[in-house]
Amino acid sequence: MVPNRQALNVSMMRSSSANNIRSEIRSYSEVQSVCIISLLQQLTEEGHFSKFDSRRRIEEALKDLFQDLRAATLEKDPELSQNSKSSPEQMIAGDEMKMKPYLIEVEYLRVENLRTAGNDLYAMGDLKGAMEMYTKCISLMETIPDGADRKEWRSQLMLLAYSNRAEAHFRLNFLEDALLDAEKALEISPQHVKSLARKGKILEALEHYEESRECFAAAIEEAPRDLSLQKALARCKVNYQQAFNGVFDLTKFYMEGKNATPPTCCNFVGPVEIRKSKGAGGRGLFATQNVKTGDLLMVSNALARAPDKETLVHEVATLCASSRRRLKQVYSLASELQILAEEENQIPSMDLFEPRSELELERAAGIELDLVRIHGIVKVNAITVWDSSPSDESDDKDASGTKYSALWLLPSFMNHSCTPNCVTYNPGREILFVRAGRDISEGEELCIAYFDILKDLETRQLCTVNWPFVCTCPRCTWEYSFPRALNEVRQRLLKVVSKAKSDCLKCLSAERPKVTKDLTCLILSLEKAIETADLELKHKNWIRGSLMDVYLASSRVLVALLEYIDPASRIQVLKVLVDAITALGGGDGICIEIGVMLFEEIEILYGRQSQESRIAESKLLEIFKLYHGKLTRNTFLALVSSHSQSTKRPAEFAVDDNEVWLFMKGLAEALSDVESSLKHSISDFLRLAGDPLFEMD
Ligand SMILES: C[S@@+](CC[C@H](N)C(=O)[O-])C[C@H]1O[C@@H](n2cnc3c(N)ncnc32)[C@H](O)[C@@H]1O
Repeated sequence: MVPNRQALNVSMMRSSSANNIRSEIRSYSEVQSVCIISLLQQLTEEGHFSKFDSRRRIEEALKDLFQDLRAATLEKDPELSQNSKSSPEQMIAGDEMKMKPYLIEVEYLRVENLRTAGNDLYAMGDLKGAMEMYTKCISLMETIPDGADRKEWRSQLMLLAYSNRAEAHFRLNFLEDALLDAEKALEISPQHVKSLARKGKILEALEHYEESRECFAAAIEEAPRDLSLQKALARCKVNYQQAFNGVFDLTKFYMEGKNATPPTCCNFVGPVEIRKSKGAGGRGLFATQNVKTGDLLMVSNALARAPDKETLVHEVATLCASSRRRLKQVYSLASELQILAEEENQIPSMDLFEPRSELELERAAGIELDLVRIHGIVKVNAITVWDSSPSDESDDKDASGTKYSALWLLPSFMNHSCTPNCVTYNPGREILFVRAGRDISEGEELCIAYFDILKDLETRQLCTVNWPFVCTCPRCTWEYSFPRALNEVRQRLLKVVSKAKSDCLKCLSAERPKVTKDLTCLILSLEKAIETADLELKHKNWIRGSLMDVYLASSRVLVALLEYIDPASRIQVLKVLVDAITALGGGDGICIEIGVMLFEEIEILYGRQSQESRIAESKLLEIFKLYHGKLTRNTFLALVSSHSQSTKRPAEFAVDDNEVWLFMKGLAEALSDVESSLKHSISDFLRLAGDPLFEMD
């Protein structure tokens, strides 16, 4: 009998010296030794040892062994010696009948060693190497005749090879191939716990939540005490609720405050559909039913994330190379070249993005990638994000987090608007929640803001230079109709601000209350002029949005000078800001900052139980709803307190009091100079904006 793998102990040989190998092999008969040498030679040729040990050492050991063996064989076994020439293969060929069973044993040993070599490579993190070893192991096994005495051993080996390759495929993101392997393993042994768990996990990643639950449940029947399986089964229930019912409970995350680790979330596709866009270019995303403010429209995990767009192109390409479905998803997105050539893009089926009910495997084999196309797709659709999540370990951090680029799939079909009806929220981990920013009717196009829209027309136009389009949303179209008038008002206000800066001369603390009051008056009179103008509410809010830098600069100064300002006036200013920003779609979370500030000011001024506080609370709840949906009171209060820390005195406000004071004083002086002409330009502009001739939509 040829020594089995244990006796041969190839792994021991890998680490032992050539002498150890020699003495180990000398203890076997000549025929056994021939087989072992043959095995070792083949293993060496296949490169098994090169990764673990000095290849030369093994080869030298083999050479010596072979010399020894030949001498011994010639001496002891004339029959074999007659046939023996110069290599084990030739010796084997010379006595095929006698050697055949041993040769099969050698093959079995090779198969087994390929599998263990695969395991070793896997343990070393070489997933590709491991996958290749398992593949060689499986193909070699298929060529070996099926001896009756070896049936069980054989199926055990195939089971492990398939099951392990499933894991390697899974980790390499070859999900479809991983699933096929797990299924092959389960054909051999339907109750194999590891393979059931692996299949469950692969199906989970492929968004087949129902089947994934079945696999974990079957695995638990075999191993009822396995805690990881129980955890996985519990996760399946959550997955199902998230992916099919859009129920996401982030309470724990919100309650834990700023440093909490974001939870994992499934993709969810709500009442949305890709259709041809009427307003913007190409396709867009549309509501398939009426939705209310704060309703969840979709949740999307980024396909890939990278520190910069170039790296992202390669990440995306690697993912596409491993899955035909992913390639189809990515290729359905618009590319820069297509947009520039004004090529009509197809409307992809929503099935491509929805969690699946039918299992259709589309393997990656033979995929040819067009890197130029992927580059163009990333250029148009990738988003640069700041991540401040604590789990991120990158060194490239500053106070506000890490900058990275990411590509989302379905959200990439949303066009931009400077008056968006949807709000996005990213809790971290590249998960994007998209909610209705206001009530939306069935058939309405869903738009988000690609950049900060609390800016004037000119600045917004500059923001789109990175995209191949000029925004023609209703707000831009309206503002185009009086290109100079609004800008003139804004320029005048900004002139006041910059003159104030240069006029900062001396500081008399007795004058502080007056100057702060002047600034409050400026904002309130600007607001009064807008409020009383004969304009639609949406137009008033668009004007406020375009003058937001003036509002914000002033409100920041007011916050920095808390002790000098009349709280009732400050509350009035903050209310104006909150209403305008909410109407403009939330503005990158700044609405929450100011909303929390307002809520706390009102509580301090009027008391927690006051009517004013209750109104402010329900207003703030409405703002939170845009980002987080409906909240319990406890979660609401936790969120208020986590935002409160950041709004009390944010870095931008933490300027030297004296400096702020000087700025304020200069502002007041400058203001009195230009006050009357400023008033004129505001009223001129408002008259112009209210002229029915300029009503565009
Ligand atoms: C992320 S894609 C949005 C989906 C795209 N419309 C499509 O057909 O796949 C971004 C591209 O859509 C177009 N786009 C987005 N918002 C637009 C807008 N407000 N006006 C005109 N084109 C817009 C531009 O071509 C832009 O480069």
